Amino acid sequence: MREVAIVGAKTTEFGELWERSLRDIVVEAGIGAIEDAGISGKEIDAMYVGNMSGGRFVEQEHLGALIADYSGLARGLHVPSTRVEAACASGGLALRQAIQAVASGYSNVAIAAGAEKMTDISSSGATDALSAAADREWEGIQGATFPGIYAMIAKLHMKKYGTTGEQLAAVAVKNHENGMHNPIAQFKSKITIDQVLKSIMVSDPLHILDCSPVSDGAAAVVVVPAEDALKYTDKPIYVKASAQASDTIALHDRRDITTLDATVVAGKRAYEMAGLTVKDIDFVEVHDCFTIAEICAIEDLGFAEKGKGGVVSLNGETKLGGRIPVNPSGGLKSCGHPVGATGVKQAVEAVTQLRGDAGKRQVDGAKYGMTHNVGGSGATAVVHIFSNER
Ligand SMILES: CC(=O)SCCNC(=O)CCNC(=O)[C@H](O)C(C)(C)COP(=O)(O)OP(=O)(O)OC[C@H]1O[C@@H](n2cnc3c(N)ncnc32)[C@H](O)[C@@H]1OP(=O)(O)O
Repeated sequence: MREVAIVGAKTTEFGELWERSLRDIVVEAGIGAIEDAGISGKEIDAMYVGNMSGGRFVEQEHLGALIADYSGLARGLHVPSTRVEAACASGGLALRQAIQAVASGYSNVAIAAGAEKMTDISSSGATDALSAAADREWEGIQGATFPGIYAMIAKLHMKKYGTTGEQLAAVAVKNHENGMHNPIAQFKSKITIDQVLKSIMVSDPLHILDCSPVSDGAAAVVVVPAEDALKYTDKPIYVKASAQASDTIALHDRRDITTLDATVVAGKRAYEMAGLTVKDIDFVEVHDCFTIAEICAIEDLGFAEKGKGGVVSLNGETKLGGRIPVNPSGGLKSCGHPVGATGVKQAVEAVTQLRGDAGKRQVDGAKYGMTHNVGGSGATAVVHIFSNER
């Protein structure tokens, strides 16, 4: 296997992008990443497009071909382009496919893109489309939505470990604080713990401000062999680990719903592959689709003792400048969560941080960054570790 690096990265803004279509936003992100890398389209020999549900959100399937066509990589060039689907982890998995293609020698310049256009259908339509990421027979058809599923996780976490609503709210407050400094974020507003606790209840104990929103957006990165990276940029970001794990899709089959075993295993595989420990990581972008998800993620990846994720969130250890900055981008909560795009957007944030280009949300002196992308309630987890040193 060859070492791999990212040499170009770009996201569109995230939010309600009603004036742009799905194809518009992927092409915008893809061209942006290509320009950032300073490569020509002719050099690209593979593309992977993470997308959860183009069919249900905008009635468009066959995404790989569509995006190759509209980005100019199909006509004349005939670049192979593949759609990758793993629910909300589709983007992270598309990136992993691009990394594997380049690492194995099958490809020399691969693009990993992620995109979702979720606001073109009604809110209830979006909720129903998202619930297809759960077990349709045992959960979706029974009426379980993702806010409902994560609310069950939160309830048990509160019962077992004494986690409080205030601790959950602290996650949202911190992510909104970070997102205020991120130009692509959907919500750039400051919020308080009191506002979170008084916001409308979606699924007890999760208020609307504990939830990631429904969003549109796209992101893309360019992946090349590490040995070629300096040809394209003087700030390549090296991929130190790419790991994935699966678990039962339905929550009721899990050993303990307050721990996402797929995250634990993907995290262990990533640390092992990179030859690093949790202490080496300078910042982490975790999958905070709901505030409880960030609390579980930092425990499952080793940044907090089991049961103490809420405590470290409330006492400020996960803030910028704290012991371990979590979601310096603003996370899914503040940036938005266009599901297929999120995993690639997390990588774009890691690249931006490790290049030292994150402005007011910069993690000073960052050398190693981790990203963590989850599909469903934890049936798929994808963890990457990046560094600005080879
Ligand atoms: C593994 C995984 O990733 S699973 C996660 C997959 N994603 C999800 O499940 C999405 C979860 N979120 C949601 O379903 C929705 O955002 C909900 C249910 C929380 C809210 O949806 P709705 O009730 O339809 O809200 P609606 O779109 O009407 O918005 C009402 C207002 O609240 C705001 N708003 C909506 N959602 C959020 C949010 N999550 N955070 C902050 N503000 C929000 C809107 O901007 C709007 O503000 P405005 O009146 O000033 O324009």
